[in-house]
Amino acid sequence: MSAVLELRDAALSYGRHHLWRGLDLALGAGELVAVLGPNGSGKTSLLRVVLGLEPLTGGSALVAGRPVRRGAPDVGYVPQQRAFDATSPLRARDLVGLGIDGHRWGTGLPSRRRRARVDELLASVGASAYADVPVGLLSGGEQQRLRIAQALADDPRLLLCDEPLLSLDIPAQRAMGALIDSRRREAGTGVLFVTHEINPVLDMVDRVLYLIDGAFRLGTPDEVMTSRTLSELYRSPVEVVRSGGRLVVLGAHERSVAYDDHHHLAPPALRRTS
Ligand SMILES: Nc1ncnc2c1ncn2[C@@H]1O[C@H](COP(=O)(O)OP(=O)(O)OP(=O)(O)O)[C@@H](O)[C@H]1O
Repeated sequence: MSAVLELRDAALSYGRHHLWRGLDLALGAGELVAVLGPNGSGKTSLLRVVLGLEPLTGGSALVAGRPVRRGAPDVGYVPQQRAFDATSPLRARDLVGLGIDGHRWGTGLPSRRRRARVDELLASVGASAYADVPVGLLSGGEQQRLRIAQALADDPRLLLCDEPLLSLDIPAQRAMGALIDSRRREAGTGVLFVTHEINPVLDMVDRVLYLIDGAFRLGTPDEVMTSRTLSELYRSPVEVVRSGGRLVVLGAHERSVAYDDHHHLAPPALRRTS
């Protein structure tokens, strides 16, 4: 199985602040890797590297065998959920259309084929009913469906998701998870899924990449989400309790990562919690 994303001995540091080093990850077609970790551990920065927006400070990053680069059509990106301005004149179909030609400065498909492609994408995420509604009037879940459609416009081999479930209610979270899950199963799209909360996606996670404090663990949820592994990572007692198919992590929030202006680990009282 060839990797859609391959990180080899990858490192990212800002000055003396090392987010991660020695990271080897081969993400296979159709595989979903959840990226977890406290605030500031470098989850979004990892996505920025794969998007070609941030250079690695060590090692290499390949997408579908080629070095990462900005605007690569092999990569789709679902950003964090942020509500659109209620007065935005942009309609649902306009937003999805931007995924097709937004980065090509309008020199993409002819208008009939373009319209058909937008309709197809809207249907694929169950958003046809509100294709012509201004995006600012749609619910958070409806808006997020459109962002997924936009991210899939170029038929990417790799989908990067940055907390796509944040601020969605439970039914919308389930619908979003199911959409991403069916996409990667049917089209073999590899998914890197940044999240603070593993439970809504636990059933679909193949592996977990847990980042913290310059260290990381990569493995199946059963390997990584254990009291022992997380206590090692957090360097303090953390308890993982399994209850009703859910994972409850106790004690981790007392030791979230934060750095002072000189990139030293701040004392616990000053640390942000996730
Ligand atoms: N260009 C930059 N220069 C210096 N430091 C940076 C830069 N970009 C990010 N950082 C720092 O790197 C750390 C990791 O940031 P990042 O946004 O990747 O964390 P995160 O794990 O996604 O956090 P959160 O869960 O809060 O979204 C933070 O401490 C941030 O301040």
